[in-house]
Amino acid sequence: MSSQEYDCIVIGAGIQGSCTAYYLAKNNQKTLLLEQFVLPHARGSSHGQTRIIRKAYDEDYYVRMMDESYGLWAELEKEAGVKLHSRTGLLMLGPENGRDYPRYKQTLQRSRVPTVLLRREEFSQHIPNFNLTDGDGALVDTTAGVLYADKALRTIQRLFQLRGGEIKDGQKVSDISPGPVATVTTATGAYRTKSLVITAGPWVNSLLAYTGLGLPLKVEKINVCYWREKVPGSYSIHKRFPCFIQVEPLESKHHIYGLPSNEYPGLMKVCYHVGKDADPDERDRQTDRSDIEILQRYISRCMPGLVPVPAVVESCLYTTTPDTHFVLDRHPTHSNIVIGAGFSGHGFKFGPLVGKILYELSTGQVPSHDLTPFKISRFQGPSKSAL
Ligand SMILES: Cc1cc2nc3c(=O)[nH]c(=O)nc-3n(C[C@H](O)[C@H](O)[C@H](O)COP(=O)(O)OP(=O)(O)OC[C@H]3O[C@@H](n4cnc5c(N)ncnc54)[C@H](O)[C@@H]3O)c2cc1C
Ligand SMILES: O=C(O)[C@@H]1CCCCN1
Repeated sequence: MSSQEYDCIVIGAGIQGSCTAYYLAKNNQKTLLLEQFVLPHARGSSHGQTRIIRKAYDEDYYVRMMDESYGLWAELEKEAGVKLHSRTGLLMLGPENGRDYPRYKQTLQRSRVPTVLLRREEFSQHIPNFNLTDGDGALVDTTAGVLYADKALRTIQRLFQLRGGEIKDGQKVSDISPGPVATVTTATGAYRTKSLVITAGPWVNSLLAYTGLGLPLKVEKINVCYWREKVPGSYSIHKRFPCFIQVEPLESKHHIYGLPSNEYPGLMKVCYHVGKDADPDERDRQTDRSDIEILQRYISRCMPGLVPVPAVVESCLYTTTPDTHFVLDRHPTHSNIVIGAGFSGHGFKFGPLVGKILYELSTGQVPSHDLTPFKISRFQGPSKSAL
């Protein structure tokens, strides 16, 4: 058994842990990034080719955070010499007099995000092959687009290594012993560190258990569905078909969203924003497909250019907090343990900013954003902490 000492150990090499490790190494911290699976892998939340990047949020603080995150993505692209996203715009659709759409619209306008409001009579001229529901409004966040997720993850891990960081994959952390110098144990080593960052995605609670903490998180399996274009290319990224989010669709309570065809030419990704509870170690035992029926009904009604039968179904996990806001905080009793968790199905686009914030927390700096919405203390009741 080896016992080496680091300035910081990051547990979990998804997008959040990889970005955190990168900012630590960039700022001269001797950093180890530990990952349970051999990289790359498709068992957590950060795999797959694409994610939406957007400023369209209903809370002002996410818009402000995205202002910075876009800049950080651009810096990473420049440093690596790799293009990590394409601008397509994001079409937001929803009942004009509903609960959600007016809030997004107001926040975008208040925050002066470049936005185009589409009138019903001009909708199909801008967005072909899409039926706008009666009573729905439509707007386009023109800053938005597609992030190349797998490529981004690989790139950030490479930049981390180029800056002297060490990745050990295939090393599941099986114990944490907190203290001013914490010890992290895997099957093949014990590593000592002044500071620990836990970014373990759907597994975060099993690691926090070693520190006496439990967070109220729900792990959901999302069926990632791809649908065949009747005319190949009609919803393609190359034609700058936008990403879309339909809030309050007629078919269901939760959002439906899509990304233009890209990774599998001729197939567009359209998914439901909620899944069924799953154990991350037993993901494939969760076989519920009721969301796919909702998507079929929506596609038949609104996207006549797609065959309403999924051509490919993959899976991915959400780790969701009760209010769907992230956890970015120090451990309540061990201040040298920092936690990034509960990204609730919308964390990828914030990756570089989350990495920068967790780096700031773990090196004792004042974080560059107000972290009040992300504090552990917001969770009330018995699940708050087992301490
Ligand atoms: C279908 C789907 C669509 C999404 N769409 C979007 C989108 O359009 N835009 C957007 O911004 N976000 C989106 N998200 C959300 C985004 O992908 C996640 O918020 C983000 O990937 C979470 O990253 P993470 O690093 O926290 O978790 P993960 O990627 O799960 O990383 C955690 C890592 O920790 C490792 N780990 C766990 N336990 C241990 C252990 N004991 N020892 C060592 N390693 C361990 C895991 O193996 C894993 O690699 C989507 C997510 C899904 C599933
Ligand atoms: O984070 C996002 O932008 C998307 C919105 C739709 C649901 C999945 N996540």
